[in-house]
Amino acid sequence: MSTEPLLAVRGLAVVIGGRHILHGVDLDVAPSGVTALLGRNGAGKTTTVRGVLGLVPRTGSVRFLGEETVRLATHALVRRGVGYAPEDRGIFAALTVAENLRLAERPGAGGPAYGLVHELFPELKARAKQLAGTLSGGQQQMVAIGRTLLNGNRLIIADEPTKGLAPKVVTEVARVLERAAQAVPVLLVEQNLAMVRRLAEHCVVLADGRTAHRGPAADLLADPEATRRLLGVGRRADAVSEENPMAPQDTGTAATSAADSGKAGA
Ligand SMILES: Nc1ncnc2c1ncn2[C@@H]1O[C@H](COP(=O)(O)OP(=O)(O)OP(=O)(O)O)[C@@H](O)[C@H]1O
Repeated sequence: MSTEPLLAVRGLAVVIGGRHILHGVDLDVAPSGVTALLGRNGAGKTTTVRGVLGLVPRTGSVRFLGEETVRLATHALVRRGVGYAPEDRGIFAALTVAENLRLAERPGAGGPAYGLVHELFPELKARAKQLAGTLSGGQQQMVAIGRTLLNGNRLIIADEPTKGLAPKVVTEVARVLERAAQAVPVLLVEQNLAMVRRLAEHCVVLADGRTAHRGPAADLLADPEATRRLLGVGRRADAVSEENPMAPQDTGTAATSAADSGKAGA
């Protein structure tokens, strides 16, 4: 398998309304599995994702599948195989599950991959006629992630899929992403470090609009000094038991989700 990054971002800079939000973000997304994008609130994670997608004006280099895409419009990058599950999920509440999926279809060889989506998420087939607005948070995330799998995408970007969800639902979303990542590599913006520990092999940490750290996720989570310095987490972030694989998510910050979980020892 190729070891070349699927996505290679170098020197990504974003200025909005005269304010420099990103000053030079470097990140690589591995060609398989989950790469986590971490950082404290306001570090620039969502802006990085939006910069990669061309949803905000950006400079620097964004190479996808070995080709420079920084001058491409968003729709052109998406057509090259990027699926995006935004922070607010982008679900149409008044439409059914099936209609939400249908809206995401793109013309292309082979047609939409409903086989894959329904194999990974049988619940979406069972609930095809249900209005999406009546789904649980975890089920809505299935729709959001399922949509990104419909079109043979080569990369999925999921922005804080667990934000605001109850601990039980966080576990459900972890399973959803785990299944999705078996099919397509994922760039996961996440504050819940138990999610990161469970899912991610690699991580990139932002601080003040810059890349502050890159490396194996397990190494970062096992290093109390680094997690404190980079993420504001006071204790070991990787002490999550097998019986309760997901630490409870508190107020949504990295510091609370790991350190206040009661599972964080050492
Ligand atoms: N459209 C905008 N106009 C002005 N400032 C913005 C805009 N979007 C983001 N910012 C600012 O840029 C900084 C980075 O925001 P961003 O949402 O990228 O951070 P984040 O790491 O995703 O944070 P969070 O974890 O809270 O979602 C913040 O200070 C934010 O207020």
